[in-house]
Amino acid sequence: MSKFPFDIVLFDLDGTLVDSARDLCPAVNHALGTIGRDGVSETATRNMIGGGTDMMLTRALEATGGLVDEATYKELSGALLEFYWDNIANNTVPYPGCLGALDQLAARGCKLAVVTNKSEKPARELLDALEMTDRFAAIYGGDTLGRERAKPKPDILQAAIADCGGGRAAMVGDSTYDVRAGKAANLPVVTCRYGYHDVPVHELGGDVMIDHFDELVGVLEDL
Ligand SMILES: O=C(O)COP(=O)(O)O
Ligand SMILES: [Mg+2]
Repeated sequence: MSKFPFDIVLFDLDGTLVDSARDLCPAVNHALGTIGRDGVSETATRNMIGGGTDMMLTRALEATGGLVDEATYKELSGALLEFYWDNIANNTVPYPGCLGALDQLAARGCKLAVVTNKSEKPARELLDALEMTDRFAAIYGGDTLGRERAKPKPDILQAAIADCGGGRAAMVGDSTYDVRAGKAANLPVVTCRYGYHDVPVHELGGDVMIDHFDELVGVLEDL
């Protein structure tokens, strides 16, 4: 077997490794309910994920009657996070084929890392609950280096690569935050059609798109 072309594969979390809208949507709707707003559908929520929890809440507010004053926003953000932490892995599951693909990459000697715009604490809690933490050599959240350095900045990608010992890396994600961060770090980017998109899927960019995790190893081999 010829040497695998990547030493490190970086993964976005929500909409890439795990289908977490199933638990994020009820958390958003819980927060909206505290100010008497109707909820948003899970389908609508999917397009609001990718820029971190605050971005998701802002988009949900815009979709249900408009933004609120800062004090109310803070309360809503707190209510959302508290509900989410209590229900973080009720329905969230790794996407079909995810664990098998991670196994295959590890068998090829790749180091794996998570680079998410979710805050690090809930990201780690979710990965722990799904018994996935040990698979990753590095886990960076959107707040790990400070929110201003979250994706689409390349910083958490570069930090994860350094933690993995450096080498040739690729980025796998589902939103323009991932594509822009990957490009800013000069990495090839694989996008996931099944994930959560902040723009129409054909506008995502990236180098290659997969429909299912079973395609990932082959696609990386050909990049
Ligand atoms: O929490 C979010 O909105 C996004 O998280 P992600 O970067 O793992 O997609
Ligand atoms: Mg994502």
